[in-house]
Amino acid sequence: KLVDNVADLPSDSFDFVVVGGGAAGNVIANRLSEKPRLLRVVLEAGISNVDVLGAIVPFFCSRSVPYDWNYTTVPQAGLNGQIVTYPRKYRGRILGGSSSINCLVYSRGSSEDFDRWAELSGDPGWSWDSLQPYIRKFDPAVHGFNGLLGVGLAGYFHPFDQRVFNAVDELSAEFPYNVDYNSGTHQLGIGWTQATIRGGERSSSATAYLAPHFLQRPNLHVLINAQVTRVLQTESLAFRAVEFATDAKSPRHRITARKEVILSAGSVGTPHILMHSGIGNASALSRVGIAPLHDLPSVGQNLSDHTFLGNQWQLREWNATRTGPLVDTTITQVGWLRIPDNSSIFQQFPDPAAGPHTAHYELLFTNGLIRPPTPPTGNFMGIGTAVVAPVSRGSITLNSSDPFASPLIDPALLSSDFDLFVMREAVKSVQRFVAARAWDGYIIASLINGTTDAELDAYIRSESSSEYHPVGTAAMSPWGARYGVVDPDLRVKGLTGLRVVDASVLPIVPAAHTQAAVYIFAERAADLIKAAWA
Ligand SMILES: Cc1cc2nc3c(=O)[nH]c(=O)nc-3n(C[C@H](O)[C@H](O)[C@H](O)COP(=O)(O)OP(=O)(O)OC[C@H]3O[C@@H](n4cnc5c(N)ncnc54)[C@H](O)[C@@H]3O)c2cc1C
Repeated sequence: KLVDNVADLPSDSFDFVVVGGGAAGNVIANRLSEKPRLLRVVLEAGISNVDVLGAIVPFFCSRSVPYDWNYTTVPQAGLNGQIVTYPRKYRGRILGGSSSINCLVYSRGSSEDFDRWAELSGDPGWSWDSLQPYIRKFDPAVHGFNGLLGVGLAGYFHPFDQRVFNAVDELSAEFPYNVDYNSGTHQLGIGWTQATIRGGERSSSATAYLAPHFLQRPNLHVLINAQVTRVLQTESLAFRAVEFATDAKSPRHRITARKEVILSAGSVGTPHILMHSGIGNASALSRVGIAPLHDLPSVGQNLSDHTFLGNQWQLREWNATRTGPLVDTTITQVGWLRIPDNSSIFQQFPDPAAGPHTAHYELLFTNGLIRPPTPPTGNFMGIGTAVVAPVSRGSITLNSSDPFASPLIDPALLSSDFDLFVMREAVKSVQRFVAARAWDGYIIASLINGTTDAELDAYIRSESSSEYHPVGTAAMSPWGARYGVVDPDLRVKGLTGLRVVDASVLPIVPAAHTQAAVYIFAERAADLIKAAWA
């Protein structure tokens, strides 16, 4: 049952309490409620997704939305000190979380990304091969048909698409066609976007995992407009209670979990809650007036994100036949590419990609403007470039003991010379792509400002932002490791009753948009939790 008033909950004690109804949280809620005896509640700070047009029509992902967390980053040195629009519509404050507002691109990354996570956590259960039962829940060779989440291909054909593939045909040595970049073993090349869309509508964790028939389960309760401020210590090393409120001025409520609290508040929300609960770097917490209860210095550190740059071109004509395009996301094709193995940058840096078959950068093709400001007239196309094997690492920290104050978000975009090098190479590669004959008579002017490396670097630093793919702020590490936040079973290190299941546990961002990995991790995590309480 979905309720927005705490008085409508049947109890203040549940078997499981899930914090955050986003991509991961709703998978956990759905899968755990398959066991009728166990009572669970999801506490979600945001609103319901039902009848919210912006969260239904795929194309509207290009709009900024009023139901966001309204966060801003700290000034980014790598972006000329700018405070980028990292969170303009970042972290959906709505049921489904970011899966209700994201750009719907469904990309798993390469098998090497998953195998690296298995190695970093010391648990082979997180490898590509071991996760196949969960991966194929979505998609029979590499895709299944019985998953709850809808994943499909474009439902509307733009003439623009034909030009992209004509250019791919023409320049296939550098930009090969890839029929399915989600196969795991063959990520590289350009192909049709696979997107979380079913029947022309967005498929999110809310529409898929909290569909009305699931919400009718008597043991599943979802409370919206409930922002969790802290998890509370219930015994010496156990955290099995949560405190929450509608907003800063409302009374705080408390709910306890007989078995576990599962934090699924995302890469910003989860470390934010942990630190306000006294779980984090003890001296940093003391400095802002929070009593440290469990010293875990890695909380909020190791933020790994993709830098994004919207490259644009002005076009000669506008396509008059554009009925039906709202059924697609704004990104019609994506490409996954590597810089050459003999690039000079490898004299300074070891290759940060998960392996030799994993991309360094991504291309995102858009039939229209990618970023503001919108010029008064003219027709445009864009090819976004993103650094998807970044070296830069940032953090989430606090400068206030008020849980309703925003945390300090520092994705440290382009703080590594490797990332700048890759972005520059990516921009040069899209310039070669649009030089194909396929674009003759179509493009009037490039809006990329610069030709020399120094000019391109200035353009990159002034125009880049985040691709909104932060991970790693509550990263998993091997059992017994003195770093990391959660063990490979995703329980918070050194504590009982508290687990994290969301993007924050991924130790390194995959060379992919992050929702697929989050859904896959959440599916396995649900089985780990069920097994622990069988
Ligand atoms: C604008 C944007 C575009 C994106 N585009 C894509 C894309 O095209 N493809 C892709 O694969 N990925 C994309 N992503 C990333 C992807 O959506 C996320 O990686 C994924 O949703 C993360 O899942 P999560 O469960 O960790 O967090 P989320 O899905 O963000 O869920 C966290 C939930 O917790 C809630 N919450 C947070 N704090 C609290 C609290 N204190 N109390 C209660 N509830 C709380 C939030 O409201 C939210 O509902 C995009 C993200 C954004 C923001």
